[in-house]
Amino acid sequence: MDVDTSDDEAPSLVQPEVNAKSTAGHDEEVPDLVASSGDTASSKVPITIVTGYLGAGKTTLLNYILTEQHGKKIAVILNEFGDSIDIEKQLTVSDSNSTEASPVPFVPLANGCICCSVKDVGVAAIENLMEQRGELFDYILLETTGLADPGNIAPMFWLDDGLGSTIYLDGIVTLVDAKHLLKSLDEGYGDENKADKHDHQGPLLTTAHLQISHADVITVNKTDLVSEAELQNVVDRIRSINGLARIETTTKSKVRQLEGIILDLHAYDEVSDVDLKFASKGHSHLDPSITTTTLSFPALSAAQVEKFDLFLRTILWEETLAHATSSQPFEIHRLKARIPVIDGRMLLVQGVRNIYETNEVRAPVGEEAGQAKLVLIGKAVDQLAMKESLLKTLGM
Ligand SMILES: Nc1nc2c(ncn2[C@@H]2O[C@H](COP(=O)(O)OP(=O)(O)OP(=O)(O)O)[C@@H](O)[C@H]2O)c(=O)[nH]1
Ligand SMILES: [Zn+2]
Repeated sequence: MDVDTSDDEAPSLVQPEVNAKSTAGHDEEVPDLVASSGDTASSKVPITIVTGYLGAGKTTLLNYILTEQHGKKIAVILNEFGDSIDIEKQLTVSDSNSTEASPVPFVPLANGCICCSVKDVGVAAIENLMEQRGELFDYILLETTGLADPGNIAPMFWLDDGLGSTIYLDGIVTLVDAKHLLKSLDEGYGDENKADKHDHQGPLLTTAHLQISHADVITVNKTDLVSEAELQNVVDRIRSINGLARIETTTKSKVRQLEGIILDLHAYDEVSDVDLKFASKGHSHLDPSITTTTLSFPALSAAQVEKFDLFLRTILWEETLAHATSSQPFEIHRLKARIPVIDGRMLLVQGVRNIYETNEVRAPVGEEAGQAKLVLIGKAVDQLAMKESLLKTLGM
């Protein structure tokens, strides 16, 4: 899969004109302008997507979680068979010996968790699974196949939380193999789809890049196989690709805690100051394909809020820059922003590919408006041109 978001792509559900989660500005069609992070979570079951390259340690991580005493009833779903994700497709769940739809072979575990395999993932599929089981679960973990592109999977769950789904996307955890990551990034090592990833206009964009650029947490696993210096190189490279993600290091996928690292990340309903602070530390070019770019600018006036939304639509839907002197083609994979408005509002923006959502919260009383921050993770994002276009669109 490449990251082209053109209209003929498989997840047609995410076309911006129809389904964008934009609630920016004073759109009358959106009744509930103030969404607090708590709203989303109430009575809905969070789902964490676990991705990672072939053999990175995903199954090892899930096994670890399933044998730990964490007091949660977790349903683990393995997407072992299909690599293509077709959300239009009907639920097809099969056991390993049969291609016919049949009751899912759940494996119950001692700590109250269950495990099962599905062919296709999707909101309806997972809701049906949970209904079939007829029990309440606190959490769902979905392990995707090694070649899956989370940028295609995340929007299914994210879009649906607004459509009355009983599950919501909590975050994406990506495991990487400390020993092989750099090779994977540079050569598409072991990547069957390597040829597809080669964009003739630019550097190689591998599955590993896509999995890192969309991650909220990245676990660098198999630290026992590398030296400290090698590990540091891997961490630096990851940081340059995705400046927003939290980076953990593990051996045998043994994370130091589950809460906040694998579970309950709230990566799609909160945009914290801390999230953005780290990303702002620099703009590095260690990776030629994908970088994290942070734009800081003054708090907006109420009149500029609409213009900021226009800027987002232009970069995400048209993939162009208005009013910029240079404009090379670019792609945005992930976006987060905290935008103070001088009337006391705070806009929190989340984006995946060309879908974005703006929530408004009240800035804490007495707090100064402060700087606005927009963090973009993507390919060929030209920081200066982006900033020029943003400021001109805002009339600053
Ligand atoms: N040396 C070492 N081996 C590990 C570590 N973690 C996992 N492994 C081994 O690496 C292999 C792959 O681990 P899995 O957990 O199956 O990886 P996966 O990401 O689920 O693999 P696929 O589903 O095939 O993509 C297994 O043999 C694990 O035992 C680690 O930290 N160090
Ligand atoms: Zn696995």
